[in-house]
Amino acid sequence: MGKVIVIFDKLARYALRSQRIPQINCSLTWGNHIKRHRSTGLESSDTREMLSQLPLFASGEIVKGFGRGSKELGIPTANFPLEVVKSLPESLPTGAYYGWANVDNGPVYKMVLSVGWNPFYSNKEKSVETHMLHNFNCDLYGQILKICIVGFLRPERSFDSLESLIAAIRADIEQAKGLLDEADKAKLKEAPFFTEKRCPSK
Ligand SMILES: Cc1cc2nc3c(=O)[nH]c(=O)nc-3n(C[C@H](O)[C@H](O)[C@H](O)COP(=O)(O)O)c2cc1C
Ligand SMILES: Nc1ncnc2c1ncn2[C@@H]1O[C@H](COP(=O)(O)OP(=O)(O)O)[C@@H](O)[C@H]1O
Repeated sequence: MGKVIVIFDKLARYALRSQRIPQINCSLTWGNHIKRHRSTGLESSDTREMLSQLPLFASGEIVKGFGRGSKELGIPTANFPLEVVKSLPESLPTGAYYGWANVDNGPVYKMVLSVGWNPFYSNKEKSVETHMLHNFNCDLYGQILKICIVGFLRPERSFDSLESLIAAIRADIEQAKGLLDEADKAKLKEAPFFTEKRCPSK
């Protein structure tokens, strides 16, 4: 098993280096992340298997959501269109994640990500929403968001109040900041994926 992981790891790194990633909404496994998710408390072996396959790369145009992120939460989240949401593995657990993101091949920023139905708002459609830890001072609709999902923080849940939801996301952000400074996660910021000019899925 160890050998298989190492070989897969090498192939994934080679594909990234030579920029021969077959499509942009793709996932790649880097074997050294394989043991990281024991503490999530998520029981299913499918779930653990899925999380062990992070990091996962995805990209797509930024589209409009419900407009609550900025107005109600003070935490804007850039939404992917439904086809990108559907292109992600179905077994990817719903919840809060952390990782790296950039817009139109610009600078790469730390990010937190929500995957799911936002039970606090009882959304009918699954969404994948990225909050970048950067002050853009403008909207980004129509631009291409690229993300690297590095790790899982917690399952999604409902809350008693808006304040509790905001506090939970703020805590996610603080946790993400620290985790992304760790050397093995920080190096993913340099993935060639973020600077590729061509969009292979088009
Ligand atoms: C890191 C992170 C964690 C989140 N966790 C939850 C959650 O546990 N439950 C929930 O209902 N919504 C959660 N949200 C989603 C917010 O409810 C969502 O961003 C908000 O509804 C804004 O949606 P909009 O982009 O459509 O305006 C989370 C968002 C982020 C960025
Ligand atoms: N730091 C940021 N992270 C994510 N989106 C941002 C950020 N700063 C500005 N934006 C913009 O704000 C939008 C998200 O705001 P939000 O109120 O959640 O609207 P929507 O519900 O349409 O996604 C993004 O689509 C993007 O255009």
